[in-house]
Amino acid sequence: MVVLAKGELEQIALPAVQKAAPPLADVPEVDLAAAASRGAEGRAAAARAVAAACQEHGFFKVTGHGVPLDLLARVENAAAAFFALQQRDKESAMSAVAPGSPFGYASKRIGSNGDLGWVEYLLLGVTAAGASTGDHSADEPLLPAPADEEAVPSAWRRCSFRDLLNEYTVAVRRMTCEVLELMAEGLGMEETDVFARLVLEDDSDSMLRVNHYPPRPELKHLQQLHGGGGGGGGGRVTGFGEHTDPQIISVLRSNATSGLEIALRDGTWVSVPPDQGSFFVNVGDALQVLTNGRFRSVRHRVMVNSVRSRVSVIFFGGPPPRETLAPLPQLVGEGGRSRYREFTWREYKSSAYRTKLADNRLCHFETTS
Ligand SMILES: O=C(O)CCC(=O)C(=O)O
Ligand SMILES: [Fe+2]
Repeated sequence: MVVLAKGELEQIALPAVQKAAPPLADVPEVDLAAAASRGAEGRAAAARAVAAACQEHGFFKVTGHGVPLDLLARVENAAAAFFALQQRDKESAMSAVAPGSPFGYASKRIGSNGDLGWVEYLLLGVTAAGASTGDHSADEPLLPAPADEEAVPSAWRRCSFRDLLNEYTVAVRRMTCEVLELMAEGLGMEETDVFARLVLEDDSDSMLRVNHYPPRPELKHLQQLHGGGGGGGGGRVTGFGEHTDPQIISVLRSNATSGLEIALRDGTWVSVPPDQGSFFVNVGDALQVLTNGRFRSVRHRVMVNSVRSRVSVIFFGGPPPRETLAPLPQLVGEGGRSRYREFTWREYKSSAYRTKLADNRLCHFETTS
C-alpha cells in the first residue's frame, strides 16, 4: 500500500481543469519477427520504421520480440505478490541496501528532490550477470525471505523473484540490443553496434524498475482543494510525474491497465493503450545527444485513473559512467552544428541528481552557437 501523509495528496493530484483523460495515442509498431523473416529488405524497412518513430515521437511499440510470454506473466505475478506483502516485509526485503543508495524498495518518493507519486517501486542495478541492488555478491539472494513467513503469499514463497528478474533482464537486454541495432541502421550508421555496445559493456549503467500503482486514492478532499468538479469519480492523480528518461533507451512492459501517457511534439498529451504482450520503447536523453537531436527523448507520465492496479517493469539501458557522450560525427555532418557539448555519463548523472523529475536535464549540455 502507498500511504500518504496529510498534505501529500495535494501534490500528486492534477488540478480539476485537467481531469479528462487525453485521447488515445496511435503508437507506431515494429514487428521484430517479421523483420527477421523477410530478408534484407524486411530488415531495412523495419530500421526505417524505427528511425521514423524515434524522430517523430521518441516512442514506439515492439511486437514479435521473442521474449517468452510466460516469462512476462511470471514476472508480473511475482511483482504483484511482492507488492501485496506487508509494508514492513517489503522494506525489510531490501534492508541490505546501503543508506542513500537509489536502489531498493520505495514508496511514493521518486528521486531525492521531493517528487511524489501514487506509486511504490523496486529499483535494481543491472550488472553483466543480471539485476541486483549493487550491494550484494552474485551468490547472495537479492530479496531475502521476509521475517514473517506466515505473511508471505504462497506464490511469493515458491518463486525466487531475484532469479526471475535476472532471467527477464537477460532476455529484455538482448531484445533491446536488437532494437538499438535497428536504430543505428535506420540512421544509416556503418557501425550498427554503435548504441548497443554501450549497453553491453560490463560496467554499463543499466537499471530495472518494477512499478506498482495501486488504484487511485479517494479524492474527496481534492474536490474542495481544486474548486470542485474532480470528485471521487473523475479526478486524476499522478502515479509518476512527467519526465524524460535519462538513459539511452527504456523498454517497458506493463499489465493490461492503462495509465501511461506521452507528450507529442506539439506538447499535447495522448494516452497509450496498454498491450501486455508487447514492449514499449522510449528514446532516452543520452540517445537524443548521440543522435544530435535527430531522435527525441519522449516526455511521459503515468496517471492513476483506473480502478485497477498497474504493474510495469522497465529496463533502462545506460552507458558506463566513464563513457564520453557527444553527438556522433556522422550525424552532425561536415560543417554541421553539434547541439550538445561533450560530457561523461557520470557528469550527466551528477547534474541530473540535483534536478526535479520534470526538469529539462539536457539544457545544461546544449551548445549555444
Ligand atoms: O510505470 C510506467 O508505466 C512508466 C514509469 C516511468 O516512466 C519510469 O519508471 O521511468
Ligand atoms: Fe520514465
